[in-house]
Amino acid sequence: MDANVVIMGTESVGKSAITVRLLTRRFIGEYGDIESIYGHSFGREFTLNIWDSPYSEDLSVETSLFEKKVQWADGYVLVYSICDRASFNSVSRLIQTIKSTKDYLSADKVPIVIVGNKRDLHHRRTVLSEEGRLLALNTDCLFYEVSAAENYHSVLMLFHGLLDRMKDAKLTSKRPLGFRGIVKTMSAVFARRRTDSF
Ligand SMILES: Nc1nc2c(ncn2[C@@H]2O[C@H](COP(=O)(O)OP(=O)(O)OP(=O)(O)O)[C@@H](O)[C@H]2O)c(=O)[nH]1
Repeated sequence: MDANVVIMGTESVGKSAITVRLLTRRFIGEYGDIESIYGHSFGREFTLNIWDSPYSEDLSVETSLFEKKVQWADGYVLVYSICDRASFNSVSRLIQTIKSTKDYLSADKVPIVIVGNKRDLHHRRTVLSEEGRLLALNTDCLFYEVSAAENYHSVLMLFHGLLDRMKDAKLTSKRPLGFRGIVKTMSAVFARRRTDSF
């Protein structure tokens, strides 16, 4: 079985760092502007297609690409930095938008994980753990605080949490666009490709 996951959040919150940490177990520091979908297996029976993209103002609103992304995904990883209050506020708005876009599901069933990243930078913290936890409670989402820089295990845990939610929601058969279809769409929109692979 496979499922699609999209990583979202504002600029420099660590979306690529989290993705690369999951895929390679490593933290490499700088990631560049990479738009890509990666496949990652969890055991023998489950593969996640993970779409990581650099933040762009164009995607911050309900553009058609944003909507395609939301429709394509079965699960969502919404990342903010614990040092960046604006990024936390943006996650809160994203949750509402995703839930209203995925209108064929009951809103509380949409598998969403809220991730407070950069936990290692506690001396610069501006968003309390409790705020993240409360947001998750009020919106029926999961919540994790992680440090992509320091820790692989917490990153792995957040994907396992999402996987469990997706299994519960049994969403994988309702996908409007197949994997190949979305890759084509991405190529057309961005007119650029990456060849790196992990
Ligand atoms: N201290 C610390 N720095 C981090 C952590 N995660 C990412 N960073 C740094 O934050 C910066 C942005 O990380 P990216 O992974 O590129 O962030 P992004 O959200 O993909 O950014 P965009 O592509 O601009 O949307 C880089 O300099 C990373 O090294 C973390 O857990 N702790």
